[in-house]
Amino acid sequence: MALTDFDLVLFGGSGDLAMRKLLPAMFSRDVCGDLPPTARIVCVGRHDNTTEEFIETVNSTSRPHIKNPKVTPETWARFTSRIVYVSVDATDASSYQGLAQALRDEPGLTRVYYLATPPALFAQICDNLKENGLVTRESRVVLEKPLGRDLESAKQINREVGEVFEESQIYRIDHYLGKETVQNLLALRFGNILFEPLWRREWISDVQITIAEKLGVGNRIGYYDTSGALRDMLQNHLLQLLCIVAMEPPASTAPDAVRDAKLQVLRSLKRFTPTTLAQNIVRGQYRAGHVDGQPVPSYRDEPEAPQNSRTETFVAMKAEIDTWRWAGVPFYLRTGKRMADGLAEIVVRFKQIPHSIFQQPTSSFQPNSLVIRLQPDEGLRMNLMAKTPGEGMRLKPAELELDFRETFKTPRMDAYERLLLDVLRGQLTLFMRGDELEAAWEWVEPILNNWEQDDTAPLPYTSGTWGPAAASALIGRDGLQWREEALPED
Ligand SMILES: NC(=O)C1=CN([C@@H]2O[C@H](COP(=O)(O)OP(=O)(O)OC[C@H]3O[C@@H](n4cnc5c(N)ncnc54)[C@H](OP(=O)(O)O)[C@@H]3O)[C@@H](O)[C@H]2O)C=CC1
Ligand SMILES: O=C1O[C@H](COP(=O)(O)O)[C@@H](O)[C@H](O)[C@H]1O
Repeated sequence: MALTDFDLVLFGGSGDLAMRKLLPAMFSRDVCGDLPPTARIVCVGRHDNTTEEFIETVNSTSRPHIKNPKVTPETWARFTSRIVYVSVDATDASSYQGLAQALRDEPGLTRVYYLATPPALFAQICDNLKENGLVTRESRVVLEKPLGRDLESAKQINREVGEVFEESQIYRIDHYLGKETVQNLLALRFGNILFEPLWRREWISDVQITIAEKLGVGNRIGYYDTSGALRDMLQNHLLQLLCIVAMEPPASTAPDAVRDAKLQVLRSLKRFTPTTLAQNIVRGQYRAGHVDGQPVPSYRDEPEAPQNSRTETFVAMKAEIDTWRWAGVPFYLRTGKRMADGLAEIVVRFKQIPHSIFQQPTSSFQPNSLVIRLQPDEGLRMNLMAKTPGEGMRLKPAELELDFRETFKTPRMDAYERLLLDVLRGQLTLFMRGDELEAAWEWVEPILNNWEQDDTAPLPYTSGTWGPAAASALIGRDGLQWREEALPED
């Protein structure tokens, strides 16, 4: 569907996210020919720069992040000619005049306000836009994470933004939903007859969802140390992945059909009590070690990190969903920084065969599993048992692999590219609804409260490993292993 002409207003247009992700994403869509010729990107910051000065900054700060081979002096010049810079102090209603003058007021023009600023500014920005008459029925607002730090603050964001924008105008970003494989998971589950009959407690033994990073906190310690892995990754990205795996088939891909189905999962997650929480959740913090052979410091020795920080950089948990489909099926969730590898994957393990008809015991059969790889190499892998060639009947594990890059040679889209296009098209399916956001926080809140009252520190783990040994023990208690632990040694 072709885009109609638009003004995309980036509050935080001078910030790190805009420079590293948002502007490069818009560039890629521009060189693909998706942007209407007169579409514009209005970048907002407090500094009193001219557009020309700002474009100089974009040249030096954003352009190096563009991986697209189509970046040439011509394509870059065309892209930057779309950029307009406006100086606004988001907290000062009178400073919005410059923005009002920069925006076009034409019938049929899409206007999107992307709030890539600290969330404490969301309410003020919305109020000031309204006070300056800049919110029309056609306007849309995009909210970047963090969308709250607990249930109360998430409700506050929903309430305050909701006083200015209708729910149908609000796009809450979770960039994991923009990843290609997440949408492929929808295709796998609901575009094939094969899986749905098996996608339930009778046939699935457990599900593992891992997002592991080699990176540390980088220069985001100020934010990260007040957040931690539970708020930064699990409450949003991991729970969204869990929802897509576990949801009932929606009637269509219409936004509310999908969002209702995800909400149902969030509301069916078994609540933790102080006892079950202690048994089923492991938190860790990285210590000095080696990642890719390079020495890396301890979390507490990162620049500006508090020496006594108790912020978790790793969390692993066993979650359960109280529904007929999933009762008794453990969902193991895990995320961490400075881990042994950088990957995101979902592993759906099926049950063991009930009886072996071959000359080998049932225990020698590796249960089937489906590995859904989000990154780095996107694809699907189905693990099966197959006969080894030759005489006799000996079965061994084998793999059926679908590598998305190899199979579909079309260029891939970065998550932000897809999500920005969806916003500009008015397509809400891949964005969280307000009640979903609150349901996720509601489930996470008892964990946060418990940790706040508990003065024990997270378990230390060496950088470059898979986290504290207790994470292996957590899954080991159920007679299982994390996928990389179960893989044969090279
Ligand atoms: N960086 C990342 O990778 C990610 C960031 N986010 C979130 O996005 C948001 C922005 O992050 P990031 O870009 O890293 O942060 P930065 O600190 O790099 O940028 C903050 C931006 O907000 C603007 N800003 C701050 N206060 C005001 C104000 N009063 N009026 C107008 N503009 C203001 C700054 O403009 P100026 O200083 O020019 O006035 C700047 O453009 C944060 O909430 C962050 O958590 C989410 C996911 C990833
Ligand atoms: O939202 C966030 O995600 C990134 C990881 O995203 P990815 O797409 O690179 O896997 C994480 O590093 C960051 O801490 C978090 O805020």
